Amino acid sequence: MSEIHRPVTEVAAGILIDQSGRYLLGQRPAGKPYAGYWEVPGGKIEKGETVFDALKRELQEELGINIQSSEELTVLEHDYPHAYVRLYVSIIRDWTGTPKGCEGQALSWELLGTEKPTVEPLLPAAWPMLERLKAFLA
Ligand SMILES: Nc1nc2c([nH]c(=O)n2[C@H]2C[C@H](O)[C@@H](COP(=O)(O)OP(=O)(O)OP(=O)(O)O)O2)c(=O)[nH]1
Repeated sequence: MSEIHRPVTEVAAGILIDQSGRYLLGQRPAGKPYAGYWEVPGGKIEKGETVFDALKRELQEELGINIQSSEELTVLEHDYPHAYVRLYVSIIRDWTGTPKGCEGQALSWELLGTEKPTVEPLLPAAWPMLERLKAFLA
């Protein structure tokens, strides 16, 4: 069967940027594909949701915050052995609450403008997101 017919998993990812110029990474909890890898918070878009709806729901569930708005950064695709994913990446600067690892996941605030994050490994598709972020903020 041709690769072209693989179903596409649509995912919303949100890069939180705080007032001191840092962005947030979370570690994938045990039980998920790529457990232990670091990623930009987010998750699968459910049927009938917009990208923003999905982001709002996922960041509420994962981090316990309420986002007010988001800016679209880019759309990326990645072909994993477990899924073909299309990632809608947004930047979020406005939220209420303090991000916590609500699913038991570790969090790491990383300085913008550094060569690479202080934590590893990152999900393969998180690298191009960070490259786009760098270019966007430059
Ligand atoms: N959230 C997030 N997902 C990413 C990133 N990079 C990347 O390839 N992905 C992929 C991994 C997964 O295949 C998919 C996200 O699905 P998920 O398993 O985290 O989503 P979910 O929380 O809705 O999952 P589920 O437990 O409900 O099935 O996107 C990233 O930086 N952030």
